Amino acid sequence: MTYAVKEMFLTLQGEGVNAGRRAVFVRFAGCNLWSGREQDRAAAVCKFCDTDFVGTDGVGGGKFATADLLVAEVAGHWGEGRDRRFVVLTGGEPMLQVDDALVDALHAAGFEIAIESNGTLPAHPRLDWVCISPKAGSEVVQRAGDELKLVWPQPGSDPDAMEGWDFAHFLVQPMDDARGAENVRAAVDFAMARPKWRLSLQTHKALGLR
Ligand SMILES: C[S@@+](CC[C@H](N)C(=O)[O-])C[C@H]1O[C@@H](n2cnc3c(N)ncnc32)[C@H](O)[C@@H]1O
Ligand SMILES: Nc1nc2[nH]cc(C(=O)O)c2c(=O)[nH]1
Ligand code: SF4
Ligand SMILES: [Mg+2]
Repeated sequence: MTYAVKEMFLTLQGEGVNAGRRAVFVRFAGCNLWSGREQDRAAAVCKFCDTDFVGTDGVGGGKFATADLLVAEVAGHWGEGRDRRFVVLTGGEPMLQVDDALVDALHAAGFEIAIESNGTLPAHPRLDWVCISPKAGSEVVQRAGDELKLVWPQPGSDPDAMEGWDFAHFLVQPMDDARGAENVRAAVDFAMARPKWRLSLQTHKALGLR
């Protein structure tokens, strides 16, 4: 299996319960809910994506012919030390590419593995941290995991139904678009009205991190 990676970088996890944790990010190319082309955005299932995941031309990106070649690059980004190694698999939609060989090779290299997924494909069973972010108009099949992160406001999504899903943490994250502070207010109001949920902010953007 050849893995197509848009970019790879060492940073702090900006979002969710693991915010602030040192992590290597692997951004896989491609998504099943949007082509990534601006001319297709309005007709896509997912219309609010803040990420360029097209191609393999980003910093640290490329095509990796084997899991071991990809993991060697991840370990290189982490640097010295085997303690608390942490990798976040994102995209694009990582579950289009994550397989047994990659999960086993990352574990063998000492990494704890987190994923950021839209939940329309089953998450790999041996991941250490599963974050699912549902998109209105898509069918979420992965209804269990560590955190559910709902981008808000999202007309057509059903938070009441999501509360019945099997997640350890429920998070609401303001949609980053032209409405800016209005969306932050809506997410704050959401968390104030629903004690099961807590606010997640995209701290990397505020801090100027990748
Ligand atoms: C770019 S996505 C990649 C992973 C996967 N495709 C997904 O959607 O979960 C990473 C995270 O960013 C969130 N996200 C994308 N666009 C956003 C935006 N405009 N504002 C806030 N969060 C956004 C997604 O919901 C997801 O939790
Ligand atoms: N620092 C940082 N944290 C993140 N958490 C989720 C991200 C993503 O795009 O999946 C992301 C990202 O792109 N950068
Ligand atoms: S599902 Fe994730 S990667 Fe795909 S378009 Fe939506 S936010 Fe972007
Ligand atoms: Mg991001």
